[in-house]
Amino acid sequence: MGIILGPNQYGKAENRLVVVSRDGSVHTVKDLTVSTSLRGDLADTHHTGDNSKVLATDTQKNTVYAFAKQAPVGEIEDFALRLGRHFVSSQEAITGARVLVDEHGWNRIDANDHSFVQGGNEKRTTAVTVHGDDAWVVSGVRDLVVLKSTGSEFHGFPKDPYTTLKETDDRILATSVTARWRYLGTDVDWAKAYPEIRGLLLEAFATKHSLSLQQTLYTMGESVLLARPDVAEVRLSMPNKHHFLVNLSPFGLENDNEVFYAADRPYGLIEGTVLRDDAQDAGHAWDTLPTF
Ligand SMILES: O=c1[nH]c(=O)c2[nH]c(=O)[nH]c2[nH]1
Repeated sequence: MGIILGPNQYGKAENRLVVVSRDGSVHTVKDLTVSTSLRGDLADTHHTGDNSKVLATDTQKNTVYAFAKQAPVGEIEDFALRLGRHFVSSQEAITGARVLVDEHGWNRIDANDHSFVQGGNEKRTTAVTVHGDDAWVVSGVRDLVVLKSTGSEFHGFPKDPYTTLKETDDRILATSVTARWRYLGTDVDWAKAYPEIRGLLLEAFATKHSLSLQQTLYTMGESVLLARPDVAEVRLSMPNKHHFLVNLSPFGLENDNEVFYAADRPYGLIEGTVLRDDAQDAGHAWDTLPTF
């Protein structure tokens, strides 16, 4: 009885690619998760560790990012076909390629041409506390994912021996907003309040020229309090969903703020409360809720 190598494939899974294209001030965002797998004459590496036919998964990843720059990504089917055909035609040992692409949809925020809200996953929330004759309502939104492709800077931070972050005057700002707001009473048109407050949060995110996510957070809370006298306090938790510029110079390509690696973790976590200075007694409103 012998032992043989059965079907096998290898590649780089879940490359997080974000491409910003610009038509004047109108930005378009393509947000993709791309996985590549190659098949072919790959017995040697499995049996002896001879890698002469193994196009490195790191190279496959680089190809995804370089291809995103070299021609418009277009439809994901076209992009996947371009990649798959490239691997098969350029590597003699590679006879097959499988390319999986998920596209994450973004809808425009009406306020401008470069701010977007992700479709799909957000949740409206509420937490009601009744204590004797008193009642408190804390409502909110969770997983409201937003991105702006310009209008965000970050600089002027301290440089200590461990600082490597570069200053930037134009970056992608993206976050998944968890917001909770405490109402002063219970005589509220709940059906109208939610879309209005959600809209205020989105508009503030889109229109505030951001010098830090902290500043954006404060402005978002403030805009709710300015427009809604029945809200006493807004608590926000906003992960900074970092988008790093991909270095395309090894491939002779310039990255003009177009091709980004959307990192998953770690992420900055920016949290804060914005409240009326005369409304600090929240009773039992926040009992059992997280601080932010
Ligand atoms: O908006 C930001 N706030 C920070 O505190 C921070 N820290 C960091 O590395 N990047 C950013 N961005």
